[in-house]
Amino acid sequence: MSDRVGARQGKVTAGGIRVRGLRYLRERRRAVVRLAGWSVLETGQTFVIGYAPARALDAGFLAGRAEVGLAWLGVAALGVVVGAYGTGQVYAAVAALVEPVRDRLVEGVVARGVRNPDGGVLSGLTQQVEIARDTFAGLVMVSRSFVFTAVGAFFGLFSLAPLLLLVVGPPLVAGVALFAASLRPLARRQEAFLVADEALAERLGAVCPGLRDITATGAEERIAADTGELVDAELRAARSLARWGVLRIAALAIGGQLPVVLLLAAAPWLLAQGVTTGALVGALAYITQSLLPALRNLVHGLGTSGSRLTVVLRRLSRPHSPSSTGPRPKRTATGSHGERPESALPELTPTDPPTTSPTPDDQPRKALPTPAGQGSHPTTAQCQPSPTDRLNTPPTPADPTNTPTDHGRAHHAPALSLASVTFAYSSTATPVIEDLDLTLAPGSHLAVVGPSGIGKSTLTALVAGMLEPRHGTIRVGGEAVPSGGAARLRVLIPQEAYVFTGTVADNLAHFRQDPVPEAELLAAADAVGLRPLVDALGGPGAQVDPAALSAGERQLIALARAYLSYAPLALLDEATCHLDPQAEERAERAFAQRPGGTLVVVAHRISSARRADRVLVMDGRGTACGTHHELLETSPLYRELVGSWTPVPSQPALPLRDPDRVDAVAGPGLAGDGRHVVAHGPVGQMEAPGDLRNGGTLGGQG
Ligand SMILES: Nc1ncnc2c1ncn2[C@@H]1O[C@H](COP(=O)(O)OP(=O)(O)OP(=O)(O)O)[C@@H](O)[C@H]1O
Repeated sequence: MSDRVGARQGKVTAGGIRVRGLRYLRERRRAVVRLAGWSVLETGQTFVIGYAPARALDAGFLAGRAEVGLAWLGVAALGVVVGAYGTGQVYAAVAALVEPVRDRLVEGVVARGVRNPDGGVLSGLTQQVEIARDTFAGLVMVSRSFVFTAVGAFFGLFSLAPLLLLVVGPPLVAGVALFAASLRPLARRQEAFLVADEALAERLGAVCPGLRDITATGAEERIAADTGELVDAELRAARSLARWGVLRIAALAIGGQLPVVLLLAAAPWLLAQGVTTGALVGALAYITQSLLPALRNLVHGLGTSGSRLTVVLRRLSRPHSPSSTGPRPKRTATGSHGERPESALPELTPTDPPTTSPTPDDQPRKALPTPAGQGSHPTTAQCQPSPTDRLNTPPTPADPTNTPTDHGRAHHAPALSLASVTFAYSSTATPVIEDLDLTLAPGSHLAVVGPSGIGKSTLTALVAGMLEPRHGTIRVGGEAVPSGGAARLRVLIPQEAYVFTGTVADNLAHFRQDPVPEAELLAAADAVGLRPLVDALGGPGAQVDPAALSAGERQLIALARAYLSYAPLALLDEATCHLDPQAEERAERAFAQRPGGTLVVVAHRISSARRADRVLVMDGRGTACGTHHELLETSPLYRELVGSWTPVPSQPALPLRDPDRVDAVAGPGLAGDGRHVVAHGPVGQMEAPGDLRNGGTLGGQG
């Protein structure tokens, strides 16, 4: 069936499937006959279910012949046993009918998979083959069962008293007719619902991995609007389906439950016409034990599975497209260096300059709150600008307000201000950040340090608008966070850099809607230390293969991209952890020197903290802010961190090639124990085994 189905790609209709289904059954006449043969037992069982109790009453118990009554009940029990055997044989016969469908579908799918070797597509399609097989088997079972049960029951009713057919027959026929009439419109609505549901699932599959990016780029409203349309469409489809679903319930009530009412209401009349009590009980048994369950199965089975089968077969016979295989969003690369999931990311408009660095599409690091109790580091700090902070000083260069390199935007608001900010990952969790005040003047450079898990990344996520504080306010350049306005003013560069397939220029200019001159691209590359890689790749027009780049090279690309953005506030959340100290210094200095640019760095090396104007030492309630020297005097934790950052000469066996990068979390006793060694290599090369990324640095690794 499916090979021919495949030939008519895209033209599979419910009618077409029915025609081909009938042809398929004709081709398998023997299997159909065998199935019908075994189903006759079901007819016999149904017949006995009503007839035997009727005779047990009339000829047995009511006639004072208990042994006859018991004998008829024995017949009924035997009927059930024989019927059960028949049902077992029916399953085998159904398999003979259904499995060839599956085999043909699989053949078609595998053939397509070989031509287009995408494992995900193949597995998606084979999954749908299984659905098609199961659904088809279910359909055969319920329709077959209804037909044979109805025949058995009608035959039994007729045998007991033909008058019973007058009472039971019309409502049953009316119910079945109503169901049959509703089948087609219902199937259409069912299909519309499935399509809407899949469209939404596909959309969410694309959007969810990019949530961090979406928040970071301030595109929530647009994505919410787009996705909201699909939600509304699904809602409309669901409502329409529900309305038509009422008909199904009505069919069931008319065909299956009305006969019971009519039978009871007509009992006096039937008895007056000579119908026996036993016959009435038998008729009740036919309705409640056989007809009603069979009709219910038919209504639910055919109503749901029929349209489901149509959709799946249509899907299987459609020309290959990733979206046709289920909720897997289109993604052309994997891992942290994956390509951008196109549909998940907003296209940013020139009036809404993009400002942030996307995060890895498949690593929503700490994106979702986890159960209460985690993150129990209350943070209380007052970190106001020092007299040396350039609060209210105009950005440099002179009046850059409307230039593409306007990182200062000449407003007089602090670059960043947090007022009494408290945040916890759930309503019952202890706050990670508590009552934090922090103000940074434009142009300042802050390093954030603290033990692993203290809340450094949480702080950057709050500033980036990816998390919302429980209390307090956050403003970037005077604009409240989260808001579209604030989103334009900050760029977050996370630890796992994000590079997509495209040219170097595409990657670097990703946050700019205006054309970026090549000279500006190269200047940015020069500034952050990316230029050798750009040259090695073949210039700005060269294609980038994210998988071929090292983690450090990807970080450099992300840094240059952020450097080129218009956002005055740059948040580097361990964004240089894959670079060697020299490369890190160069990149950080570049950001610190952006005209009017403000820099917040989650530091993982002492050198990084020393370069900053001020350091925020996160330490729960003991959080402190000051210059490096001030904190050495006043903060025991900072002294401890600095101490643990310093190599311990008594451990010479494994030289610390990156002496200021040691595990602060391990504590002074473990500092410099030789486990925390980073091997220098070319910029962007991965550290040697035993590096700090897993052992935890002062910044931790998030
Ligand atoms: N999504 C989350 N749900 C619940 N708790 C979280 C979540 N993300 C982080 N936390 C918890 O919040 C606390 C602060 O985490 P955060 O990542 O901000 O610390 P950090 O200082 O950046 O750590 P590191 O240096 O290791 O990256 C930790 O206790 C962490 O377990």
